[in-house]
Amino acid sequence: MKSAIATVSVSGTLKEKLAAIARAGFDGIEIFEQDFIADAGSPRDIGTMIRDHGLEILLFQPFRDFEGLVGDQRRKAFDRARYKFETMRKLGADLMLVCSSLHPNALGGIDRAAQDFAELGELAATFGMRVGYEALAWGRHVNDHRDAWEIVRRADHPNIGLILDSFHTLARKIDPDSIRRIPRDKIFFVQLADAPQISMDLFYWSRHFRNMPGEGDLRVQDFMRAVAATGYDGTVSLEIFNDQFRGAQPEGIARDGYRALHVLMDDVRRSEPDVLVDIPPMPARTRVGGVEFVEFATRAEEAGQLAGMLRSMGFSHLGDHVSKAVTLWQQGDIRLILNQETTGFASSAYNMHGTTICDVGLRVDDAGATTERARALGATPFNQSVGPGEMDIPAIRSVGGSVMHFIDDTSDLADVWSVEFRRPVVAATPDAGLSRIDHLAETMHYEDMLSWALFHTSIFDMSRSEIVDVVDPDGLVRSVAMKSANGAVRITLNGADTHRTLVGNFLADSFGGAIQHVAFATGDIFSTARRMRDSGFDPLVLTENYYGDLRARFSLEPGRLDEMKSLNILYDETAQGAFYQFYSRPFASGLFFEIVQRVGAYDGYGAPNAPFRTAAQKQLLRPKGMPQR
Ligand SMILES: O=C(O)c1ccc(O)c(O)c1
Ligand SMILES: [Mg+2]
Repeated sequence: MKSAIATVSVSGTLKEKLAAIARAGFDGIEIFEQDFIADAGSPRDIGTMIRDHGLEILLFQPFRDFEGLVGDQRRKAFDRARYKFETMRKLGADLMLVCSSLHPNALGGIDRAAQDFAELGELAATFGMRVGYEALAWGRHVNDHRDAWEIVRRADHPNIGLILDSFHTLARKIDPDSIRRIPRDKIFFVQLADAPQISMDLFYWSRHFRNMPGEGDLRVQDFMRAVAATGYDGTVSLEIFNDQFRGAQPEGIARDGYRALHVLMDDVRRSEPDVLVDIPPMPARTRVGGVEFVEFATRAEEAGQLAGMLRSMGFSHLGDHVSKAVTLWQQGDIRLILNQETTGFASSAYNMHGTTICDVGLRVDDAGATTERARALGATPFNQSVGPGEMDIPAIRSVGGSVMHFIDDTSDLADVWSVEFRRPVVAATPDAGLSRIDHLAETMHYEDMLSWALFHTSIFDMSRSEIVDVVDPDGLVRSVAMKSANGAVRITLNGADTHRTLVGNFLADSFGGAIQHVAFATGDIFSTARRMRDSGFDPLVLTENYYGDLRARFSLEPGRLDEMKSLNILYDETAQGAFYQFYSRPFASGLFFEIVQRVGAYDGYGAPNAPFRTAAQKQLLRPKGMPQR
C-alpha cells in the first residue's frame, strides 16, 4: 500500500505543503489542479520539486464535466482532456481523476457515459496514462459508486477504472459492502475522508467539514474493510476539504493525517485478519488501567499555595525525591508530584506556562509496546537524562508539548515510588476520602481539539463521545469526552473559540493548551466536603438561584439540598444515575480541582452545571472594578 494525501488537505504554498507532507512520512500526493495552476513553476519544475521532496505524484485531479455531452461540447471536453494529459506528462503523473459531471447539458445514460470513457481510455492510452472515474455525491446523473462502476464496467477499457471516495459513499448512506463486488484491478485509487454527522447540503458538507478518518462519525472503517477485502493494495489517500485545516499549521495537519491513516489501516488489519493489509506492523492499542501520577511544574509562592491546597484536600506529603527538588503527595490511589527543579523539562514547562501540569503517568499493560505504537503513529519519544537513583521510564511527548509516562506491572517500573522517593519526617494529613482520579480535563484552542482527541484514541483503547457545546458567559466552549473501555481513565477536552471564555483565559494566561483541572473521585462526597472544609479548603461558591432551581428540577430531600448548598455541591441526574460535584477556586494561571461522586451508572461530567460553575469561577478571575455582567 502507498499512502498519500491530497494537496488540498493542507495549508500553505505548494512548497510548504510538500515539506509538511514529506516530513509526516507519506509516500506521495494527489496534486490538486488549483495548487498546480497557482504555482509559478513550469509543470516540469513542479514535478521535479515534488520528487525532490521524496514524494510521488499518485493522482492528478479533478477533471470535471466530462461525460454525457454531445456535439461541440463533447469535442471540447476531449480537447481539454488532451491538454491535461500533456500537462500530466510534463509533471510526471499518470493517473487522472474524472469526477461525475455537474454540467447542465450533460445528458445522462449509462451507455453514453460508457462510450465517452471507452474513447477517453483510447486517448489516455496514447499518452500511457490511466483515468479513474469518481461519483460525486451531488453529481448530476451519477452520484453513487455503483453507477460509476457500471459505467466503468461497460466502458471495458484497460485504461479506465473506478475511484472510490469514502465521503461520497458514506454521506449518501450507500452500503459500503457493495464495494466487495468490484474486482480489485478495476479500482484505480481510493480516497478517504470522515466527517461529523450534521444534516446539511451534501456539497457544502463535503467542501467544508470533511476531517481525518476517525475524527468524524462516518463508517470509514467499514468502507476500508470492504475495499481491502477486494484485494486492493494500491494507494490509499486522504482527501480532506476542511476550513479549519486550511488555516492551520501544515505540519500538524499532515502529521494527524499520517496518524489517522495508519491507525485506520491497523484497525482494518485487525478486523479483517484474512485480508492482507500492507503497512508496517505495530502493537495493538494499549489498555490503560488508570492514572499513576500527575506532575506539576511549580515554584516559589505558587508551590506553597499548591501544597497548602493539597493539604486542605487531605493529601499527605509522603515522599522526597532522592536527588531532586521533587515531592510526592498521596491520598488513596492518587499520586501528585510537585516538581520545583530549576533545570530539565519541568523547569522549561514552568518557564513557559507558570505552574502547570507538565507530565502524566498512565498505568498500561505494556509500557514498551505503548511507546512503540505511539512512535509508529508519529509521536515523539521523550528522553531526559536519568539522574542518580532514577529509573528510566518509557515516555512520549503528549499533546500541547507536555509529557506522558507509561508504567506497567510486568517490569519493575511499578516500584519507582519506593526506589526514587524517601519518606520525609512530616506527619501525614488526615485523609478526606479521595480515592482515585476520575478525570483529567484538558483545555486547548478549538482548532486543536480533533487533533488532541485523535492522539488519545489512536494510541489507547479509548472511545470518544459526541462533541457538546458548553455555554460560558463570554462565549462557547466545545467539549468532548474520552474514556477507556473499563472507565478507569477519563479525559475531557475543552476547546475554546475566544480568549474571553474561562478556558480561553487559561490558554492566554498559560500560553497554550494543557490540563486545566483534575477531578478526584470520592465514595461519599458529603463526608469529603465536610472533612475538607474542616481542613481549611476554600470551595467555589454557587448562587442561591442555583439551589432554588435544583429544588424545582429534582425531587431532592430538603435537608439534603440544604446540606448541598452549605457545602457548595452541584448535582445532576440522568436515567443512568446521579452525579455530585464541587470545585476548588482557580489558582495560578487558572488551574483548579474538582471532587466528584458518581452514583449508579452515571457516565457524564455534569455538563448541565458547567455554565453555572464557569460563571462562578469567572467572577473570581475578573479584576475588581471590572463591570460585572
Ligand atoms: O468537491 C469537489 O469538487 C471534489 C473534487 C474532487 C474530488 O475527488 C472530490 O471528492 C470532490
Ligand atoms: Mg474525492
